[in-house]
Amino acid sequence: MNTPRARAMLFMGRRSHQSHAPHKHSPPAVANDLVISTVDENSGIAMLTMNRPPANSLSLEMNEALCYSLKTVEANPKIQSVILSSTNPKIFSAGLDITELVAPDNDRLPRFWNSLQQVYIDLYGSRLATVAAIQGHAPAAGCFLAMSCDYRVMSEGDTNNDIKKKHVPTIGLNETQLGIAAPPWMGQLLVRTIGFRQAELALALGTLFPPEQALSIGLVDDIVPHQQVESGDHKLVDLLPSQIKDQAQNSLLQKAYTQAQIYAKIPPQARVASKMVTREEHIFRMIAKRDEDTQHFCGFVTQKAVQKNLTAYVEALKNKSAKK
Ligand SMILES: CCCCCC/C=C\CC(=O)SCCNC(=O)CCNC(=O)[C@H](O)C(C)(C)COP(=O)(O)OP(=O)(O)OC[C@H]1O[C@@H](n2cnc3c(N)ncnc32)[C@H](O)[C@@H]1OP(=O)(O)O
Repeated sequence: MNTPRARAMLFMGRRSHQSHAPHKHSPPAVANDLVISTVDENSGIAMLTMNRPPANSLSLEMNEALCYSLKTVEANPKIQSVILSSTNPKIFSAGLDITELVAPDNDRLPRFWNSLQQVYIDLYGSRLATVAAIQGHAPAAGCFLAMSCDYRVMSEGDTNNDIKKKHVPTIGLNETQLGIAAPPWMGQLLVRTIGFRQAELALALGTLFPPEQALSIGLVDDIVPHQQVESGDHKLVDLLPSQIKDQAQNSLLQKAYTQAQIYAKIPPQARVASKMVTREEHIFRMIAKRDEDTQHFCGFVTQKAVQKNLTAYVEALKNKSAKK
């Protein structure tokens, strides 16, 4: 498996390890509009916009839709960069759909986990330059999605003095706050992104970082004020799905687009080869332990104590939402 050819195939967007891939490049059962895919062949840039209300949480179907959309865009040789964004102005992704974890179905649970593993393999190992436009919260697996990209731009949020309008997004792996732990490959992504000591602290405490702090520790690469820009890149309009067409002047999307353009100008073979240098070992280590990882996940999640914590967490979320 870990031969030079297998490695090259992984990063060129071709699977040499199809056994777990649920989608196998055919439309997932419920692709629908869970992820809206738009492409602009002239600029070489595509956009994948997550669209699973209310919170873009990652269900089995959402994971499959992400992989399918990414693979479809990757298959277009004219595309070099992709922006990952959200139709929800306040939430990038709320992480795993917690309802997948509570009182889970024995058959669905391992399939669900496999689909998340596949998102990691496909996104972290994509031949495309990937830019995350994080305009809202990105906890847990939402943070994982962002970390799997090549570049992260985050909105500072709406720091309006009016408390009712104030909205400061946060990002981080907060799993321990839910009584669970990020799997090794996800935790290691944090180590690779922000360094050992910061990650050790953040993982143990389940820290969610506001934008400025996220920037200072390197969890995101850039932050932009929540505002409209006067003269943005007009070509961005062509790329936006109808659901967020009105955000063409959004400073976050403009910044993500500029970064995607920068990547698209780098000779792709050189860009892909450099990505392999930093990522292939991590991906192959995960693939080698994939079944073990799935067994561990299913065993852990179905423990009584873990179920109790998760049930309470879901209840608290629902109560909070109901009080609004
Ligand atoms: C070996 C074990 C390995 C374990 C695997 C570890 C890997 C990853 C773990 C995870 O990703 S677990 C998920 C972690 N996510 C969170 O803790 C975030 C929870 N959500 C929130 O904190 C907030 O919703 C928010 C994202 C900050 C947004 O807040 P806001 O006030 O804007 O919205 P809410 O009113 O809270 O929520 C709206 C709506 O969405 C539902 N919802 C939110 N998050 C989730 C979720 N993760 N899964 C499912 N549903 C979610 C929430 O219940 C509300 O729904 P309604 O009640 O309105 O129907």
